[in-house]
Amino acid sequence: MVAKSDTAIILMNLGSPDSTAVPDVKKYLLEFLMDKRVIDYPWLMRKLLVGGVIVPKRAERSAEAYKSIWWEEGSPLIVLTKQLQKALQHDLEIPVEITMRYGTPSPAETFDKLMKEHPGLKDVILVPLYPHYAMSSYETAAEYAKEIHRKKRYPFELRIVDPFYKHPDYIHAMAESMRPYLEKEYDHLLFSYHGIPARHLRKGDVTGGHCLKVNDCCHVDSKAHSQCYRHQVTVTTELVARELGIPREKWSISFQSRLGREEWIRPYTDHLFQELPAQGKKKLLVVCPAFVSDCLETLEEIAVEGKHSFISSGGDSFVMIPCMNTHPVWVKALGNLCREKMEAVTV
Ligand SMILES: C=CC1=C(C)c2cc3[nH]c(cc4nc(cc5[nH]c(cc1n2)c(C)c5CCC(=O)O)C(CCC(=O)O)=C4C)c(C)c3C=C
Ligand SMILES: [Fe+2]
Ligand SMILES: [Fe+2]
Repeated sequence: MVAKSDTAIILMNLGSPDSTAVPDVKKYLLEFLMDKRVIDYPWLMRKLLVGGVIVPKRAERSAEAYKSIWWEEGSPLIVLTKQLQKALQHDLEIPVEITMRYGTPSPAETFDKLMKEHPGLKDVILVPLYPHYAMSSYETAAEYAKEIHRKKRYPFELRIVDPFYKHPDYIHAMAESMRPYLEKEYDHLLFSYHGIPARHLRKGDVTGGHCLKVNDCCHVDSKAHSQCYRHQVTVTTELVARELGIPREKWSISFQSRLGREEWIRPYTDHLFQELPAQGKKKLLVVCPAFVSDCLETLEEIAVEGKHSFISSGGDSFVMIPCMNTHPVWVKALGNLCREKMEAVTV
């Protein structure tokens, strides 16, 4: 515990099931996929689709996947977010808590805990642990935290850190966490980001006429980019590749973790795992910069499933670069993001 403080930090991540038991996985998937910013269909349609089709069909397979990556202390996502919390608290010397968009601890539980331990609390800086803006990740986390804060009338001010996809400290931390893995010979580096439905990109286009409409939209300057996930991951990738001096022909971007039959943004990571060996890219490095902490989507979908698919398609070697987790350069970077926001509070 740190001394009583009038400012605190909350790290907000996605959340995981409470355990790998099928009923807990079902409960988690229901809460997650009934979020109107994730499956954005009208309520009745969403209810029928999620409760009647997706969750019953998916829960057992998801539970098996979680079992294969679960640690003794719990879900890797939660355990690693807690480790990040401790490291950041050590760096900032003010209270740092964690909260989850789905499951536990919820924003209300975290706000209550902070109020109990720090009754004079005036400012809370919330960091959604998503470098890039997407309706289904950053936006839902930020809006949900604001809604709980407003509805339960907490007396402190809640300030939310912006997506940090091009912040020099995040870029530098990504580059430093990747650098040791680039020392060994490789043919190709794949930046694999969590995907989103292509429709979400158009829906989030504040100009109404830019995303997926203008040729090479992500490279053409536009107001739409403040909420364009594909633009933001492109910028992250180009900045990291430049900092590491990786030639353009040695890297590419792809999108993983599709759900349902709708068109998602392309190219698809799972397709590339099957195609790259035939293009002579047989020694593959994969990095997942949309996740700051390792989770099901990196540890199982990429490191296990992806590796199997790549090797059985003719690949020779497959290395997944771990997420930044508690890398000291990332902890410093996150501390700086918080400090910048705290200084903005007092101006
Ligand atoms: C990087 C940010 C994320 C975006 C954007 C995102 C969009 C999105 N996700 C789903 C469906 C699922 N995602 C699942 C797991 C999962 N997703 C993220 C992050 C983003 N999702 C993380 C960090 C995780 C891992 C959670 C963990 O406990 O480790 C899952 C659950 C697992 C499974 O059954 O595969 C689903 C389902 C949609 C539909 C979507 C955008 C519309
Ligand atoms: Fe997801
Ligand atoms: Fe775009």
